[in-house]
Amino acid sequence: MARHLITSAIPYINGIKHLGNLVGSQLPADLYARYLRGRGHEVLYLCATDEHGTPAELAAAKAGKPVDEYCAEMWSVQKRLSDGFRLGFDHFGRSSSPQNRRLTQHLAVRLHEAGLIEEVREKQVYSKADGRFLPDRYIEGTCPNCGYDKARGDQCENCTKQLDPTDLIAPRSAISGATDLEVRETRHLYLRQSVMRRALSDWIDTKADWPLLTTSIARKWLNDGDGLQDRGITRDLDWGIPVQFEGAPWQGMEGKVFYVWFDAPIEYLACAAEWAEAQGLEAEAWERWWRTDKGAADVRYTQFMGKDNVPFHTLSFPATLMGANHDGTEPWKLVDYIKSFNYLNYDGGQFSTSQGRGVFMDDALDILPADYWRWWLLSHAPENSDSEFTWENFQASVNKDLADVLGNFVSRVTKFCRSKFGEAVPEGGVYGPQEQALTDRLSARIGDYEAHMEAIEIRKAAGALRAIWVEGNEYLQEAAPWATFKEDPAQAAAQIRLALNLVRLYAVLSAPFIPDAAQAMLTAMKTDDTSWPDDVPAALGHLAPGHAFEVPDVLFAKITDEAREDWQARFSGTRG
Ligand SMILES: Nc1ncnc2c1ncn2[C@@H]1O[C@H](COP(=O)(O)OP(=O)(O)OP(=O)(O)O)[C@@H](O)[C@H]1O
Ligand SMILES: [Zn+2]
Repeated sequence: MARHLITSAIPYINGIKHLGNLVGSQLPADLYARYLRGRGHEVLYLCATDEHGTPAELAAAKAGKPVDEYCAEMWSVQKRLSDGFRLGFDHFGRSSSPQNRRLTQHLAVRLHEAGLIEEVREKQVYSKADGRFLPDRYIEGTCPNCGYDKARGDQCENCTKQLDPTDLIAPRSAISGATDLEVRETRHLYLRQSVMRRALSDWIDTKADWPLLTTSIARKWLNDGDGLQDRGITRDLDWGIPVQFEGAPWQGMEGKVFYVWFDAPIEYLACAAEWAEAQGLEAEAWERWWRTDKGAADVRYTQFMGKDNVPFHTLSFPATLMGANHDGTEPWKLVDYIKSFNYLNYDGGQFSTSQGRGVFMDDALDILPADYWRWWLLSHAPENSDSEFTWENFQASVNKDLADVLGNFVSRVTKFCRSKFGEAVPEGGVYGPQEQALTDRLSARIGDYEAHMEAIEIRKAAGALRAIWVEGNEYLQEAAPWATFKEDPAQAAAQIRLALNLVRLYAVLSAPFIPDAAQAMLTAMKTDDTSWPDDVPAALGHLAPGHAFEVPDVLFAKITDEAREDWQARFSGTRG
């Protein structure tokens, strides 16, 4: 048994997440966590909402609510939707937690002691019309790199380049649209990432097994232009973690808060602390996941995220943790593997939260159960390139893989048994060469499935699982128990006994992808034994003759053309 810490990029608080967000972070992390738990490992899977920063302030203002109230409400909404998608976090925390405040302030002090924080006088855009500085997303304009006209003050969404507000061409206030902006001087803390460049580069060089997408983005940032740049970690805002020095004011930083990108990844640590507190455990309980001197040396830590989050996770956050251990007294656990994703696009364009384009988690659950979405999203995960959601493709995959292959198998086997032998596993007959050949093929395919899951090759794992389902249908076709029954009922009983055992086996193997259907299969088989089929022949004899079962309701209904057209029309525009 190994110990696995898993985190997914923490979803931003300012709205309901779309299917792109889901498949780019939380859903694959959940798949992996479920798989590892299924194999008997100790897993801590953490996620939280990312609550600080300008977009939260803007969204709260738009909703006419105080920002803390707005965040608390949106946390509940996101929690309910992640439960709806069966995301099995051990804890769903909040980056505005007291734990994160304490850890963020603490790590900043450690970085300061290490000489890795510098105070910089800088020019910031001030809006007289709004009576405030306009950091990050409070300001919009044209990207100097690619010419995109809706680039934000912190990053261009189009080309992913990180920006400073003063880089923008033709800037305007995102609050009022005002263009009478002026540049004023203010002071901010900078994380001296440039000093850490060598250490980070050496560390990335040890990660030969990481996805190319992850390391190529990291290397680009390390080496492009003048190399890795220092990064401002404070902002002139009200909403955020106050910049303080061991509880006392940080001289010159009064009234400032940490930049959201500094405190958000620290929430991964804080979330473990929140989890321990919620469980009524001592501090050691979370430190044994995060401090290599306190029990975390044997932890394997895997992070999941979309490509735009990679620079922060490969460089800024490791720089924070490495820097905080400058004297060797705070050895924080560094990530072992970063699984990153390209983008999922929507029907010929991009998903967009700000424009309300695409399918969002609440709408998705209104129209179909979670498993339908989970299966499609995971089996089409944007791993090696961007991928696209189309309603035709969604309909085709659901109908073929889930309804025709898996659902149909379960239905045929259970109904046939009920009509010929009754609702219990039939006795008689023995497994012969056909069953032996099937067992051998399944053993090989399960081996493939495990290998892909362990490598977090999600599309390949989905393909291997589908192939395992197909084996069942092909076996039924070949063995034809309905024909066998006429000549040799005992042999037909053996065939059906094997097929009923396959239903339990499928439930166990499929649970990481489609947990509700897996549970329905187990319930139908009247078993709660979810032991992994390490020994396939034994697993196929698991349900003994006489073991009662029941015919389940339809596991997956097909999507009709009318329904597809209806949804296609309903989700073609933008939502208000
Ligand atoms: N279309 C997409 N496909 C895959 N992953 C995505 C997509 N859009 C965002 N992500 C990822 O989703 C995760 C959560 O994102 P977050 O809540 O911060 O929203 P975001 O990146 O601001 O997206 P948006 O701008 O669409 O709201 C991040 O890891 C991000 O990289
Ligand atoms: Zn750009």
